[in-house]
Formats: sequence, C-alpha cells, structure tokens
Amino acid sequence: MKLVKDILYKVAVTAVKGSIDRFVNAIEFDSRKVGLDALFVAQKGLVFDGHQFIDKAIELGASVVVCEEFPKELINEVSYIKVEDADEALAIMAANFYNNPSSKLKLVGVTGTNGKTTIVTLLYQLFQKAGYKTGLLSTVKNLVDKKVYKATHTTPNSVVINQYLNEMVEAGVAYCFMEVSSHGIDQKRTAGLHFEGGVFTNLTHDHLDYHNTFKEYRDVKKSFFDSLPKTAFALVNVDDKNGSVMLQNTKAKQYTYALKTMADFKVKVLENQFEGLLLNINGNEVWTKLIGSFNAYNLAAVYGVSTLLGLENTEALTIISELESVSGRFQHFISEGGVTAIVDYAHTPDALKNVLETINNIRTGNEQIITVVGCGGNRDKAKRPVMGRIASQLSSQVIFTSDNPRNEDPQLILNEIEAGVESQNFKKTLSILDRLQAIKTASKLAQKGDIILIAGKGHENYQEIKGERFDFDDYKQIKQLL
Ligand SMILES: CC(=O)N[C@H]1[C@@H](OP(=O)(O)OP(=O)(O)OC[C@H]2O[C@@H](n3ccc(=O)[nH]c3=O)[C@H](O)[C@@H]2O)O[C@H](CO)[C@@H](O)[C@@H]1O[C@H](C)C(=O)N[C@@H](C)C(=O)N[C@H](CCC(=O)O)C(=O)O
Ligand SMILES: Nc1ncnc2c1ncn2[C@@H]1O[C@H](COP(=O)(O)OP(=O)(O)OP(=O)(O)O)[C@@H](O)[C@H]1O
Ligand SMILES: N[C@H](CCC[C@H](N)C(=O)O)C(=O)O
Ligand SMILES: [Mg+2]
Repeated sequence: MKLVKDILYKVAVTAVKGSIDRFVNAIEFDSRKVGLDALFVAQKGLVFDGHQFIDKAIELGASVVVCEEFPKELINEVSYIKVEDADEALAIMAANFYNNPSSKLKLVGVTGTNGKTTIVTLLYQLFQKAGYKTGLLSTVKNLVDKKVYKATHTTPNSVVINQYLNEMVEAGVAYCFMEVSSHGIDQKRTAGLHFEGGVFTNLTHDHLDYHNTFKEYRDVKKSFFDSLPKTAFALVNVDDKNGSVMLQNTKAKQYTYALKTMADFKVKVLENQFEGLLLNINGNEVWTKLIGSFNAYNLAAVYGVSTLLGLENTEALTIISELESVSGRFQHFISEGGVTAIVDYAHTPDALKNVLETINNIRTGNEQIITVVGCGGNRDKAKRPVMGRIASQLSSQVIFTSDNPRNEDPQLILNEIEAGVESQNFKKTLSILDRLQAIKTASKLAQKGDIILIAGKGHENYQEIKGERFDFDDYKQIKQLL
C-alpha cells in the first residue's frame, strides 16, 4: 500500500479532483489488469486511447485515476488527477511506488541501433566475474543476479522496470545494465530513473516506421543524454558522427570511445580471426573470444564503462579476455562435414553488412558464403530492399525467406526485399517462404569449407505469424540439419 500523495512526488500535476490522501496497492495502465484499490493511468497509445477505459478500470476497482483529460462524468468515491504527460507521470509514479530503486544501485543505460544487447550482456558477465551481484534488462532476458526472467521488450514498460530494479535492490544487486531502446525513450519508459551512466553505440537505419525520419530517430536517442544528471557519465562512440550530437546538450561528464578517432577509450584491432580478436585497448594487448571488428567497438564500450564505474584497469582487461559471446550474436559451430554455420541477430542493414564483411574478411580461401535472411513484418519497410541488396552483394548465394511476418503477407515482404537486388546479382538469389525449407536448402547447398549465415532472428525461439508465435530456433534447426 502506498499513499497517493507520495506517489505523485515530482509528477507535473495540473489539477486534482478528490483526495490524494489515500492509499493504493498497485499502479496499472491496462484496464484489463486492474484490481481493487489500484491507481489507473490512462495513456494515449498508438492504437487506443486509454481514456476510453477509465470506466472499465473503475468498475474493476480502481480508486484513483491519472489522466490527461478529466472524464465528463466524475464519480464521487474516485480521485482524479490530471497530468501533462501520462507516460511520464506513469514512469515517475512507478519509481516512487517502488521507493526509487534506481538510486540504490548503479544503473547504466545503453542506447543506439546495434550492439546494445551485446554490451549490456558482456557488462553483466564482467561484473559478475568481478564478484558483484549484477542485474540485466535486455532483449534476450532479464536477470536479477542469477534469477532469469523472460524478456518481452528490449526496454520493458516503466512499471516492470521498477519492479525488477526493486527486486534487484532487495537481492543486494550493486550494478544494473539495461538496454534503452528508442521506443522506450519515446514512450518515457525510462523517465524517473536515476542513471549512473549512459552509452551510445551507433545510429544507422532502423525503426523509421515509428520515428518517421532519421532526424527524429536521432533526436529521441539524444534526449536520453539530455536527461542524464551531471553526476552521470555519458560515453559515446565518436567514430559514429552522431556520437558528438549525443553530447551536445548533456550535463553528464563526457567520455569517448573509438577505433579510428582519438578517444578516451581507444581500441585497435591487431588480429581478426574466426577464433577471436586480438585487441590493443588503451595500450594493452588483450585476446578475446568475440568475433568481428564491430565487437571491438562493443568491447571498447565495455572497458570504458567498467573503469568509469571504478574497476581496476588490469582486472577489467583480464576479465574481458574471459568473456563469452552472447547467444544469437555470431553464434557458430563447424559441422562434422566441415561446414561452418553462423546464427546472428543482424536485422538492420548496418548489422547485416558488418556481419557479412566480418565473414568475408576472416575466411581463408574460396569458401562460399550462403546467407539465409528475411525481414520482420509490421516494422520498418524501408530497410527491406537495402538488406536485400547488401545480402546479395556480400554473399555467394542468398536465400531470402520469412523472418517474423507478423500480420503482413510474407510473399509481399519477400518481394520488397528482392526489389533491392541489383541485376548482376539476381542469379545468386533464391526465395523460399518457409524458413525451415530455406535453412534446409542452405544446408544442402553447402559443401565442405562453406559458411552458412542465418541472419535476423538470433536468439529468438519463435516465429510470429498472424499474431501467433510458433516454436522456431535457427540455431537448433541448423545444428540438427548439419
Ligand atoms: C509500438 C509500440 O511500442 N507499442 C507499445 C505501446 O502500445 P500501443 O501504443 O499500441 O498501446 P495501445 O494498444 O494503443 O493502448 C493504449 C493504452 O490503452 C491501454 N488499454 C488498451 C486496451 C484495453 O482494453 N485497456 C487498456 O487500458 C493500454 O494498456 C495502453 O496503456 O504500449 C504498450 C504498453 O506499454 C507496449 O506493449 C507496446 O509495445 C508493442 C507490444 C511492441 O511491439 N513494441 C515494440 C515495437 C517495441 O517497443 N520495441 C522496442 C525495441 C526496439 C529496438 O529494437 O530497439 C522495445 O523496447 O522492445
Ligand atoms: N557495435 C556494433 N555495430 C554494428 N553492428 C553490431 C554491433 N554489435 C552488434 N552488431 C550486429 O547487430 C546485431 C544485433 O546486436 P545486438 O543484439 O547487440 O544489438 P541491439 O542494439 O541490442 O539490437 P535490438 O535493437 O534488436 O535490441 C548483432 O547480431 C550483430 O550482427
Ligand atoms: N528489436 C527489433 C527486433 C527485430 C527482430 C526481427 N527478427 C523482426 O522480427 O523484425 C525490433 O523490434 O524491430
Ligand atoms: Mg537488444
């Protein structure tokens, strides 16, 4: 039970009807989940306006309603609180409800188009190995020390974030590393959190269905850095031209990492092999099991965060050499028949290009690269032809197939991917709607020494078709087939 007055601390309230000197036992924004004495927040969503469910929420027991507009008819027993921004109010109230857990541990948020999951997962591993209880909020899973919870979003909603953080505090967790997605920032899921630091990885094409323009997408990411307090650090990749944009208006202490430019955390790739990377990190040579120069960027960020959080340089470097790759990110094996299979979550043009360039750079002879790839439905359509073009340019053979079609016609998605293939590359491509058949075909085409890349779904263990999720795991399938 919590006093409404206390939950409203720091919320921009514009009007109140009824008493705020009363207790509630939960905060809900989905009327279907409301129980007795809950506080219901009406949010304007993309599909529905939560204000239309206020009556329903009261019927189910809500005693306090937080909204952007008062309903026409008010009920005497219910308290109504009008706020400027319901999403932001929800996040601040959620933090207050759980006694602001983010200020009781050290929370670091990682944002950018690619590399978030990799960086937060490596940081989780690193701090665990250094002997600290650690938390993780990521696309793949959420972890409260060693306890595993399923992830539904890259950045969960603000109530869930604070629930996890609260559980972390209770479990004695000292550090939490979380992914901060652009949807999450835009929907204010991270408002009201106290960050010890923020990291920017890179900004390339994705989510333009949601953010409309690249500038809008960039400005949403920037607003995360604008909101950091001056006690925090802001660590950005300055090889990406948007790195400096992120720092423009931040109050936080500024730090940089890079491979090509001068930076506080400077990494050079000395060797780039299938077995791993030999790096020079700020003058120290380190061997790591991670593959591909894009992971040199991720490790530069990991090293930067570790030392900014107070870890000894030598300890950080020693543990970096022990870190394991992240599931579904360049996850690979070599079959008995000598075929290398790689499963990777590359679902953006930049990621696909990086992964294919990595494979092209580290292959030793004339091995064929056979790529199986598709694009998700009900998401950014503009990236489809670009991914089609990149896959066909950088592979010996490409099989386009379905990713998660969601509610779109899978064949139409394939047509949009194929539209990006240049005429000289047509003969390299093939389209097979069924993902399992596509993977089977790749496994039949592959000869000893060849490399199969299955891109787009990484760790996902399902395929979403017409609103239904069916079991599907790229890695398990290819492992069985080879
Ligand atoms: C596009 C998007 O982000 N949508 C999110 C958004 O949904 P929405 O705006 O459509 O909500 P809505 O259905 O219109 O409902 C509006 C309000 O009415 C309420 N409602 C609705 C129905 C009802 O009967 N009663 C009721 O009270 C809803 O709870 C909500 O508060 O708000 C919901 C509640 O917080 C989210 O679950 C939902 O995420 C959907 C499932 C989603 O797929 N999001 C993806 C795109 C996403 O967020 N992805 C990023 C990763 C991106 C990356 O790769 O970087 C992530 O952070 O996971
Ligand atoms: N630093 C990087 N720069 C470019 N590409 C990267 C980088 N790190 C990883 N990738 C590529 O992007 C894919 C996704 O990586 P990761 O899951 O770490 O990113 P993410 O930012 O968490 O993605 P999402 O937005 O889906 O949560 C990887 O499988 C790899 O192909
Ligand atoms: N976080 C990404 C996941 C994309 C994964 C891909 N398999 C797809 O379904 O499109 C997104 O929400 O766009
Ligand atoms: Mg992620």
